[in-house]
Amino acid sequence: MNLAQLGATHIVAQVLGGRNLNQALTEYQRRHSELTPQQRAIVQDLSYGTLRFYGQLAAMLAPLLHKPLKDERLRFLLLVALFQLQYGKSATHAVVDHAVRAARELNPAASGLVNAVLRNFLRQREALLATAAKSESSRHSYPQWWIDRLQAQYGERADAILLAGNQHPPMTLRVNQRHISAADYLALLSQHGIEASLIAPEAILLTRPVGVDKLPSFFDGVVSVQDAGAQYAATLLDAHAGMRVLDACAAPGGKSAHLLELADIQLTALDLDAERLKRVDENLHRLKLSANLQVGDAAHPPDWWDGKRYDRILADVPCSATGVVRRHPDIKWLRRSADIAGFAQQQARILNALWHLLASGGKLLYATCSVMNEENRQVVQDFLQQHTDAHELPLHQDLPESGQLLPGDLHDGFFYALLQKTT
Ligand SMILES: C[S@@+](CC[C@H](N)C(=O)[O-])C[C@H]1O[C@@H](n2cnc3c(N)ncnc32)[C@H](O)[C@@H]1O
Repeated sequence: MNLAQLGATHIVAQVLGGRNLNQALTEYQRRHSELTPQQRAIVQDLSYGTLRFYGQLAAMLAPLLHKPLKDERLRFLLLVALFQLQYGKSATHAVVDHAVRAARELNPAASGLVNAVLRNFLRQREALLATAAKSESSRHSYPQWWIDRLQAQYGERADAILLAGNQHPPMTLRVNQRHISAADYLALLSQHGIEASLIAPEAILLTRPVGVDKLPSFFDGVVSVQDAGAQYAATLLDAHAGMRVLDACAAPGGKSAHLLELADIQLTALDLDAERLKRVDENLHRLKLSANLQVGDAAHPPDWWDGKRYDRILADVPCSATGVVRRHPDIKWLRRSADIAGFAQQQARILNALWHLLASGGKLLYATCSVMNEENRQVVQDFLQQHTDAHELPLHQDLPESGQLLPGDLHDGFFYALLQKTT
C-alpha cells in the first residue's frame, strides 16, 4: 500500500501545483509500468479521493501541524493518508504503518512526525471534523467562489449540486442501435453477471463500474461509455439521413459517434486539438463509423470551412466542466472564478462564428457540461438578442425547460439550448 500512497502523493502534488489530473495519472502509469492493474487502480482511487475531499482534509491537517513542513511532499502524503483514514476501507493501523514507511522513503527523518500526526488525527477526529465543518469551503470541499456562485444561482438547491459533485460518478453505456437493441444488450450483460438497468432508450446504467474489457462486444463497437446526460445531444439535434452535419468541438467523439449511429449523415468532426482529434478517429474506427475529421478553430471558419452550409450544427463548446466535477475533481482546485467569464467570451465567439455556417431552417444545438449560468443561459440570451434570425426551440423529451440538467444519480450536469435559423 505504501507504493500506492507514494504514487498518489506524487499525483496530488502535481495537480495542486497546477497540472491536469488525467495527464498526471497517465504519465505516472507510463513511468511505472511495473505496477499491477490492482495497484494502478488504488493509486487512481487515492488520487481522486484526496482531491475530491481536499478542502476538508487540508482544514483538518492544518491544526495538526504546528509549523509548516519543510518538505511539501510530506503534506501531500499526510493528505492521502487522512483521506484513507476518513473515507477508505483499509484498516487504520495498516494505513498508518504504510504511511510511516512511505514517509521514510521520502525523508527518513520524517517518519516519526507522520506517525504522530496520523495518530493525533485518530485521537482528535471528531473535534477536527467539527472545526472543518465551520467553514463552507472545507465542509463542502470546494473553493468559496464556486459555492458563492451556485448559491447565488440555485439558492437552496446549491447544496445538492455540491454534494453530487463529490460522489463517485455513475458508469453509463450507450448501446449502438445499429448492432443490437438496448433490451437485448441488457440481457447480454446479465448473462455476463453484470448488473445494470435501462434508464433511457439507448442508455444503460451499470450498478457498479467495470473495465470496458469486461463489457461484451465492446471492442466490436456494440456499445460505448457515455453519460446519459450527454446522450441527449444527438437526439435533440434531430439529424436525418443525407444531412450535412457539423460537430464543431468533437473530440473525443462521443457525440459524433452517437449522431452517426442514429442516421446516415455526412458528418464533419472538427476540433482545435489535433491530438484529441485522433481519439475521435479511434472511437469511430472501433464503432465502424466514419466522418470527415478536420483540425480547426470553430471560432474562425475561413481557415477550414468548404463554404457549404450545414443542416445541423452541434456546438459542444469548451467550458468550465463544473457539471462533471465528480469525474474531474482536479478542476475544483485548478479553476479560478475569473475563468468563467473567459469561457463565456470564447463560447460566444464560437456560437457567433458557427451561426453563419447554418443553412436557413437549420438547427444548432448549443451544449456545455457546466452548471454556471454565465456560460449557459446568459450566452444564449445575449446571442438571441443580437440575432433576429434565430429563435429557440423547446427541448422535447424529459428535459427541464431551462435546458439545465443538474448532476444526480442518473446523469451529469449539462446545459442544452436548441436554436433554429429562421431565414
Ligand atoms: C466538451 S469537449 C467536446 C466533447 C465531445 N463533443 C464529445 O462528446 O466527445 C470540447 C472540445 O472542444 C475543443 N475545442 C476547444 N476550443 C475549440 C475551438 N475554438 N474550436 C474547435 N474545438 C475547440 C476541445 O479541444 C475539446 O475537445
